[in-house]
Amino acid sequence: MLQLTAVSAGYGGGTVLHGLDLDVPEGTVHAVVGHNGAGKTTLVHTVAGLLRPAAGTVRLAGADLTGRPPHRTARAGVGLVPQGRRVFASLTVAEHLLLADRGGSWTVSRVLELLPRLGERRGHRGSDLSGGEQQMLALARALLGSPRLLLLDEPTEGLAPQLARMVHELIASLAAEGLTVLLVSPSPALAAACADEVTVLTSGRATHHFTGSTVRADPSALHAALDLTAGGV
Ligand SMILES: Nc1ncnc2c1ncn2[C@@H]1O[C@H](COP(=O)(O)OP(=O)(O)OP(=O)(O)O)[C@@H](O)[C@H]1O
Repeated sequence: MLQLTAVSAGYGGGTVLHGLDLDVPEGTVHAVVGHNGAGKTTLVHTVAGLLRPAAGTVRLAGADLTGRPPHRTARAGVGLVPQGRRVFASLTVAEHLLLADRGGSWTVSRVLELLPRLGERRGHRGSDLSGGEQQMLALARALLGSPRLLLLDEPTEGLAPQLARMVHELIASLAAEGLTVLLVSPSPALAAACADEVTVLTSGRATHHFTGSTVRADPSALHAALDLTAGGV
């Protein structure tokens, strides 16, 4: 579904991603794990059209998205849940949903079935929501665009373990419905919980690959690749 070939990207002449190749088959979850500054957000922004790659190609279901602006990338089927959620403090949950509704296969009622807590909070403003609720709202907003590919930038950042587990389950259930997911996170626990494939990103290069089942059976190699002690992040 998503194919990156030799993608290099950066800012103002500085290169952050160095010739990255990535292949995410339809209906699978691919986790890119790396430390702060490894280039995870740069990768997400490059796929979402927020950053034009200096070299290489980005393809979605065969269509060349390289260098397309964000609105056209979104129209091609890429949904983004940005780092930090980016919900509007002064808008209610209901207003967020109304603005994001594109009349596609993901309707507001379908989204609320998946995320019932948002229904209970529909009259509340963004500023009144907990971190977990804001994450759900950011996910709801992306789903209302009825994407084929969902990009999740650090979806469990700042969440309590119980809420993080709920996000893991949500991601797994979306993949079970056929959605393709590319998520980036510093957390090997997130990758182990819901990824089919795991790539370790080190200073903008893909340095290690694991299958999700390998990581679930024994996360030590992933931890070693990240220079983490077992049971870390
Ligand atoms: N807008 C920008 N202008 C210049 N340099 C940037 C910009 N955004 C990121 N960088 C630099 O690019 C490198 C990779 O940043 P990026 O945000 O992609 O990393 P990350 O893996 O997502 O880390 P984090 O977990 O901190 O978000 C860092 O050195 C960062 O300082």
